[in-house]
Amino acid sequence: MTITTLLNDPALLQTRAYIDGEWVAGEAAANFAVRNPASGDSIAEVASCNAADTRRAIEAAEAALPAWRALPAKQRAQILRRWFELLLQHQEDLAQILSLEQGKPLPESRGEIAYGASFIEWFAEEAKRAYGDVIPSPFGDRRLVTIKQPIGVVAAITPWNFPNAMITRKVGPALAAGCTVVVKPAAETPLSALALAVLAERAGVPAGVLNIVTGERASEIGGELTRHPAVRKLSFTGSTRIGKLLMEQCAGTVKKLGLELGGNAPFIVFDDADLDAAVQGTLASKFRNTGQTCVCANRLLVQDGVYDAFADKLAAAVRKMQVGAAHSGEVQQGPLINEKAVAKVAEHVADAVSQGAKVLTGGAPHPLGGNFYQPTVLTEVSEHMLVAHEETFGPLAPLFRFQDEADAIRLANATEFGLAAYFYSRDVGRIWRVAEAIEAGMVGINEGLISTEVAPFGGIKQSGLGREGSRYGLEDFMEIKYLCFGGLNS
Ligand SMILES: NC(=O)C1=CN([C@@H]2O[C@H](COP(=O)(O)OP(=O)(O)OC[C@H]3O[C@@H](n4cnc5c(N)ncnc54)[C@H](OP(=O)(O)O)[C@@H]3O)[C@@H](O)[C@H]2O)C=CC1
Ligand SMILES: O=C(O)CCCC(=O)O
Repeated sequence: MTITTLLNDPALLQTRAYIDGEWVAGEAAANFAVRNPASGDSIAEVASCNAADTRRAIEAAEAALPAWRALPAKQRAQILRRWFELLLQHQEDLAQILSLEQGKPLPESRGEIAYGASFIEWFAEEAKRAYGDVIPSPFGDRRLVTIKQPIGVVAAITPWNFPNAMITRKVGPALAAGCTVVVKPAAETPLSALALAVLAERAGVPAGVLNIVTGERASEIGGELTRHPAVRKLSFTGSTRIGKLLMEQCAGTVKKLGLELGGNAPFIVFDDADLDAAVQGTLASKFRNTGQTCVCANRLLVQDGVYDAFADKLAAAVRKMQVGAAHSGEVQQGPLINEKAVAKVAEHVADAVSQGAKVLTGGAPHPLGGNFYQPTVLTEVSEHMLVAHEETFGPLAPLFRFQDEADAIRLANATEFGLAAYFYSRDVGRIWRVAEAIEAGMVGINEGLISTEVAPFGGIKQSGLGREGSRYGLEDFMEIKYLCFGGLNS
């Protein structure tokens, strides 16, 4: 099966970078292989860009900025709306490309395409609502007003786990605000980014407004994006380690930063929870994208009174999950992205077991081999184990035991991360207390799936800076300018 035979519109498969409205091979004319994580087979050879290509993309974005920024917001919104419609028209093809290069099951890929498109629709609407303020003046002879203006050229560096939606969540608000963008997609998943650009071009996004710099020389491309003075904002989703590095690199030119970094989400099940609902919430939160999301439950904290019952119910549900390649039929769990990801899950399991954790189900590589790992539930997990402190980013549900509410909050907050948290309870007083006490940017209460384009996505502590999606997501790509009108009495 070749990728083009899977597609109704084979033109969506692009392998060259997209700079200034042209599909280009890159200065060095070098390529890198994109592999199917389920089989290791090469799917396509994609242009490997260098610093000079990145500079050209930034200069194209800089040149395109004045005209794009000057368009009335309504006109930008019309172009974005066309892009949104094209994304949905090509949902199946985009999902096929996504599953092949990223590995997630096809229903999840279709869901990601719809989710990704929702950011374009949402920000097409929000573009028209970037209101300023009139500030009641304390001076009789002056009037004080604020206006919002696009920040300028934006660099977006995106991860492989959501190769479509993490781009649209950044590019949607940036273009809506009047910014132009250079995207560097993850080396594992450039094809989804390029397919997005094909449809942006068809929707009428002008040359230079959206540029895609593909490549495996991340530090070289990232070095140029963070050094170049024309880039006024860097929006990054990925690991905390690289986020910190990029933050340092941006200091030299004082760029605005949007950072969506790692998480270590607690998922708390109190004695008074609806256990069946909590199991369903765990499946949704922990095992979405085979455990590879930054908002995945990383630590399941379960109260002593329901610990054994919850563990049994969860293990029974996890045993039923089908594992396999996206194109091999009805599967709920795909491969992990690469060998390194498999090794990390195996390391967390081995460390926990060596310190007394018990394997309730899974606990080993999957018989399919390669990048497949069995969905796993561990019990008797404790605070000293690796999994308590590091993001596993894989299909491992470790169950910690706690005694009371104070204990649960202490454990939940015992991490330098603060992205998502979840808890299940039916006591309304407890719900408010815990929601307020928990240190996270997003909290799911009796709900395991919290992401939507209309709500602010982002973290506190070392999970990042800024918010994406929602009305706040547009503000992150705009500057507030204060205008003081004097001389009213002359
Ligand atoms: N918050 C989230 O959603 C994500 C979190 N993670 C976490 O990070 C761990 C490691 O995943 P990994 O893919 O290595 O994450 P990275 O942070 O390395 O990758 C994310 C993006 O940053 C790019 N990048 C890497 N190094 C640099 C650099 N020096 N300068 C500029 N850009 C750079 C990558 O490019 P390239 O692909 O070319 O290396 C990719 O586009 C995961 O196990 C998980 O814990 C990972 C992905 C997403
Ligand atoms: O892992 C991420 O960074 C993206 C999470 C996907 C989402 O829920 O929006």
